[in-house]
Amino acid sequence: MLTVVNVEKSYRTGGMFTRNKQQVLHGVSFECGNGESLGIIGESGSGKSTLGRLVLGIEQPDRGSVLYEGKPVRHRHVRSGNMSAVFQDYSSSINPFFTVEEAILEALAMQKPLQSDKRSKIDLLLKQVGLDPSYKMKYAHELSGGEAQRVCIARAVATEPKCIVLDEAISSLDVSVQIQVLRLLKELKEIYHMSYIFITHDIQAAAYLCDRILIFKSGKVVETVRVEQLKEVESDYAKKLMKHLITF
Ligand SMILES: Nc1ncnc2c1ncn2[C@@H]1O[C@H](COP(=O)(O)OP(=O)(O)OP(=O)(O)O)[C@@H](O)[C@H]1O
Repeated sequence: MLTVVNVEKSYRTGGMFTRNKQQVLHGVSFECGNGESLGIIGESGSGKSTLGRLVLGIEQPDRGSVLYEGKPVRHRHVRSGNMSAVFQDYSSSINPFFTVEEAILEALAMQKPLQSDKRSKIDLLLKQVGLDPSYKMKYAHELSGGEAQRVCIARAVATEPKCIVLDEAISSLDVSVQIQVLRLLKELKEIYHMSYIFITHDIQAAAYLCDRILIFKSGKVVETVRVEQLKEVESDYAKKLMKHLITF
């Protein structure tokens, strides 16, 4: 279980020597259960990515705590192997000098104990993300956007983490590819029993992938709602978001 308790975060504004600060997160608390898919939805600049970085332990909160199974994620050993991430910018997420195989091996190398048969693991991962094993020898510039993001997803699941933070992971893809990648994420969740923190501004995608959605505005949680109850949201802001939800 991932637990975020009363987290606050500010950034300095106007350069290193000023005392001005912009508070980005205000007392944010929530939980994400094992195997749960939690959407974090909100408008641009509301602090979603900042929250994602705190959850990953990449940055530290000014106040409050982020715990995985009761232990602070700021300790590398707590997050290592348990947490991973997929970001929006797939093109810069893969080292341009690495083949697909090397990019996935880099992630696998973090796994302890090391996989004895890493090459067959890479073939399996590529198949699971819908890529032919021959893609191993390709470089990032030889991949389409959708293929590159599939490689990033293969890398993120390589260590069989308990939780993946997906920060606008489908936003840069064409709509048809977005749907394929969402389907893929749903399938992988079944295979690996992971939880997802799915950060997005796309209510439609969140409704498809998530069990629960946390509605976020100006660095605060406005409302948390189960996907089945999305139509019953109470806040005006959430109601406005719901206008973009098309049900099939
Ligand atoms: N490292 C940083 N230093 C200074 N300010 C930052 C930093 N990271 C984020 N901010 C500021 O914090 C605010 C929230 O940014 P954040 O990227 O978390 O929002 P977001 O909801 O993810 O937005 P978007 O959907 O556009 O990606 C913004 O005003 C941004 O300028």
